[in-house]
Amino acid sequence: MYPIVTRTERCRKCYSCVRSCPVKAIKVEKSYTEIIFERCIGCGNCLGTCPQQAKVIADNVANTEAVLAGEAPAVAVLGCSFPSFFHYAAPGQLVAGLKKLGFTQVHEAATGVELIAGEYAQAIRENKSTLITSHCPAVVDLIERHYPQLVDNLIGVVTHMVAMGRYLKQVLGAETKVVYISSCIAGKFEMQAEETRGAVDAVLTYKELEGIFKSRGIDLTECEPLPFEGREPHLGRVFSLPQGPFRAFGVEVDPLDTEVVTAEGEVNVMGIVKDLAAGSISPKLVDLRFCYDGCLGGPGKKTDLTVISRRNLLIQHFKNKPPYHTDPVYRSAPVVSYGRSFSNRFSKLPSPKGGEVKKILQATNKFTHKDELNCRACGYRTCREYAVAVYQGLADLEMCLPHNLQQLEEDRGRLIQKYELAKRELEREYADEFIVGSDTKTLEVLDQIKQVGPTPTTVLVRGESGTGKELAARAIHRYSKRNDKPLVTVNCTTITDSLLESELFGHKKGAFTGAIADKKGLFEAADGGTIFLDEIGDITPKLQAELLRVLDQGEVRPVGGTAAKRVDVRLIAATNKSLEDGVREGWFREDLYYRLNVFSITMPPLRARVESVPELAHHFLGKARNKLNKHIIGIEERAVNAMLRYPWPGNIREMQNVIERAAVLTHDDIIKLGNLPLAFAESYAEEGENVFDLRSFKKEREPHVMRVEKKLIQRYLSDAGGNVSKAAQLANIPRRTFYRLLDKHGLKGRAIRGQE
Ligand SMILES: Nc1ncnc2c1ncn2[C@@H]1O[C@H](COP(=O)(O)OP(=O)(O)OP(=O)(O)O)[C@@H](O)[C@H]1O
Repeated sequence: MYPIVTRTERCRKCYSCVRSCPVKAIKVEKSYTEIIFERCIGCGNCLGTCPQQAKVIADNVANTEAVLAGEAPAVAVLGCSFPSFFHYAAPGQLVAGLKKLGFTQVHEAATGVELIAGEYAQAIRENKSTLITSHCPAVVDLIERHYPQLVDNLIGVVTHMVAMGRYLKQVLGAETKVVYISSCIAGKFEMQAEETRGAVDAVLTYKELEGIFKSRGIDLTECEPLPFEGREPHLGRVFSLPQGPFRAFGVEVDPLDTEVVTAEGEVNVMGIVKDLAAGSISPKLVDLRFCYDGCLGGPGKKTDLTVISRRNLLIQHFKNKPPYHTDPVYRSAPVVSYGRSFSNRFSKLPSPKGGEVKKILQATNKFTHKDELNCRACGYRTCREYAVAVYQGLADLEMCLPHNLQQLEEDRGRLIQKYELAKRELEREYADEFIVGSDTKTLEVLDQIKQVGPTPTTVLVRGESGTGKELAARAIHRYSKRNDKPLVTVNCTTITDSLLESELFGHKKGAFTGAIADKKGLFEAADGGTIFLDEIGDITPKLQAELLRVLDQGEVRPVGGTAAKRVDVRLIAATNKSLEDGVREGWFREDLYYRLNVFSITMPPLRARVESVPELAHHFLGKARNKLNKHIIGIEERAVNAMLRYPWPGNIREMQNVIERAAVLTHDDIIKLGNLPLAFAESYAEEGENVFDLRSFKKEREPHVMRVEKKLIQRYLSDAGGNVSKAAQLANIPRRTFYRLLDKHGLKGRAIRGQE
């Protein structure tokens, strides 16, 4: 298992980890970033910088619990910096706490520092070329994985962690389990490394240990102090202090000696390692620790203490010398090997050739040097570094913020264009949806629409369901001076009561559960245009009151907000209920009723406009033909007759559906009675003679009307010289209607022209 885990669901791709990673060990996936462990050096930078805490240390708690539950004795080794973390308890109380957990012995890792001190001193004494200290596992990984040319310069000695593990297993027996506890994450990598595997069985951070104490209900401050076990360290305890290693190893260095270089912290270490690798410096001895402030600044450090406080706590511990119990087994010096070798673990990433980088830069709109902003938003220091990372598969093109912003702006432009096109298309489609029917009732309605359309008056459209109320509202808007502004239609019954108010008037963030941001309402969306509230009879009394306020004051107040916003919206409302009944029965506010009923249009039911049935039927046949792309030329007379007798409870919408269904069913090029629902054939058969009487009048009238209509059309066409648009204008009817009439009578504009 890898020591750092990505909680992919938490990652928001802010690229903080990319930015903070010193060795390009982060790969950007579609929805998260992932660590490339072959490149990772375990510095832990990505843990501290992730604002979402999507990168977390893979805890060794379960491992440790397993060690404690096992048969073998478990020994805890506390990292040299422990006094600056567990400062709230005495060292002896920490020992007692660990024993309560089940550890048989508790040692200080400072002993390990002293175990390797001799080998360090010897290596330094004997070596002639540059030596690099190897006690920081992150530095070792950095060199092994990224600067393998320096592998031979690493001092061939294990870290004090591994030294402690090997030593304890030698003294207490190989079956002994060793759990190392420190602020260092790189130790978790080191534990698994080939050359050092087996020395330590689990590596915990101080935080993980604190968590275990908590889960077991152990309060260190309540524990009776117990002594440490093993060899009591002395100078090894200063190891964690800045510049502490040489002091702890007993290696004397002269601060004026330019042949000795010590560095702490990522930037300094990276700089020196690069210089060493390039051969631009060649000191005799280089001591490196990747964390700032040495091991006191490790990723598992106590963040609520300053480095000075942490340092003082450590010095205090060094001076205080906690109680020790040293068993005689620790007095002898067992033969343990503290030597180690290092490997070249370099894994090369592909390097771009020729124009590859240029191509990637161009793909993110960088054509000249000036376009390379080096803004670092992607996490890389320069646009070129980023382009190389894209080539290497570590980054993707979507990471460039300036490019994304530009792209968004362009997309916005394109969307606006598309929106305009779609709007025009929609308008054209609805322009087509003219009100069909030449019966007197329909003509009256059309007249009313033409009169009220251009005024700012509120209109109430009444009528049974499916009589064309929305169609009338659209026509009113089209005839109004607002027809270049939006028509927003709202069906008050399709949205739940609780949501309708916020849909209409908007809401403020936090107004109710789920209101995660401010939202504009439909009244605001219709500003300057028209809002059509269908089924107005169904709104709650609370909403009626709010609507009245909007109509009276011309302003909307979002749910959960106090400030009102002015809106200029014309209201068209529709209902199939009797609002008068509502007022009488108390479910509809009287004041709102009067406010709405300024101008009312009543859409007649289809049964009251029987004369228009054939015309409507042919109109819907045309629509079905286009929709289904089926060649259907007409409707059989028996079917038309049946439609004339049918009561049409669902009105025009029902007819539209009946015709479309019939058009689907027919196998011929005409719609037959049999293609209509059964009720039509039944009513046709039942009414028999009676209907025939009614039809005989119609039958009588129809040929005359047809003749007159045909003559009229021919005259307009001839006056217009065969130009259909002009003829329609002269006839004062829409061009499409004129075309339909031409179709109906089998006429052609061209033919007329030809006759002249
Ligand atoms: N006179 C008409 N000419 C052409 N099509 C019509 C006519 N009247 C209604 N329609 C069509 O019938 C269908 C129903 O019309 P609309 O939705 O306007 O009715 P409505 O009264 O608002 O219905 P509801 O009360 O259920 O909301 C629509 O597809 C509409 O285009």
